[in-house]
Amino acid sequence: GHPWGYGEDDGPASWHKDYSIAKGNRQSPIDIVPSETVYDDSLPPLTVSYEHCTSVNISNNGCSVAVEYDDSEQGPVIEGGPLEDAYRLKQFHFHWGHDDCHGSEHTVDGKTYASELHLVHWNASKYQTFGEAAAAPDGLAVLGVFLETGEEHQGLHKITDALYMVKFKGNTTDLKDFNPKCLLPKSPNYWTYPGSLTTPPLHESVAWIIFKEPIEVSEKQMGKFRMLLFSEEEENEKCMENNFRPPQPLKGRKVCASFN
Ligand SMILES: CC[C@H](CNC(=O)c1ccc(S(N)(=O)=O)cc1)c1ccc2[nH]ccc2c1
Ligand SMILES: [Zn+2]
Repeated sequence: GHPWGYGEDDGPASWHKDYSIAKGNRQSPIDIVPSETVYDDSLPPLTVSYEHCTSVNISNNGCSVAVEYDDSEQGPVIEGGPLEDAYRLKQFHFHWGHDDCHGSEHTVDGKTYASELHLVHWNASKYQTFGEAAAAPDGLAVLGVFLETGEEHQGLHKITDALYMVKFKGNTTDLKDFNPKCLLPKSPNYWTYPGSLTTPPLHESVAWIIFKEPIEVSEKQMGKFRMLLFSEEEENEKCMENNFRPPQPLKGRKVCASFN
């Protein structure tokens, strides 16, 4: 049938009709309430090893814009923190709004950010493929980074300057050797909790690791995301914006903080 989207009729409020897990016990995103998080001094530091980074392409998949990595052999991995195994980078993508005052998926004490970057990793120590890992409770780890408008972000230019090449759903263009380490904030402080994919199929397979410190990007850079389209060439144009799911019930989950 008609696939899911972010519109009036196919948006987050109706996803449960095709994906009953939408009303599950570990859904994402959530509102992070810092005063209710638990400082876990036993949380080891998160190690991000993005040295060998072979990005392959950037593509418009009809719900976001994603930069894919060649995850066939050893590559960029994260480990430590709440993770038992090493998780391999598969892709990163963004969620954003119609304007700079909302667009993030996670919120902090109800505060929304202009955008949220998701770096998607899968447990290649335990599973053979991303699809298999994506359906397993310990299969994925996603790093979340908030974007707020301010100074231009020098590292993001390579991405925003390529967006005009992937304006339509289904467009893909080469993007080689982009190292996403430059998109991480300075501070290592993060919150972590067990959650899900924030888009259908909404699998409850994600260890979420959300950095507390946002990165700054310029309004001009944010504006380039908003010239992307949900629609294919020859279809009537639908602006790609507000591609975020609102916060979901915490259902008793504990949110841990790596900092006091
Ligand atoms: C299993 C789902 C996967 C497509 N979806 C994702 O990869 C994905 C990744 C991250 C996030 S977020 N916003 O939470 O970071 C949301 C969705 C996926 C992968 C392979 C597939 N083959 C056919 C269908 C299909 C779907
Ligand atoms: Zn996402």
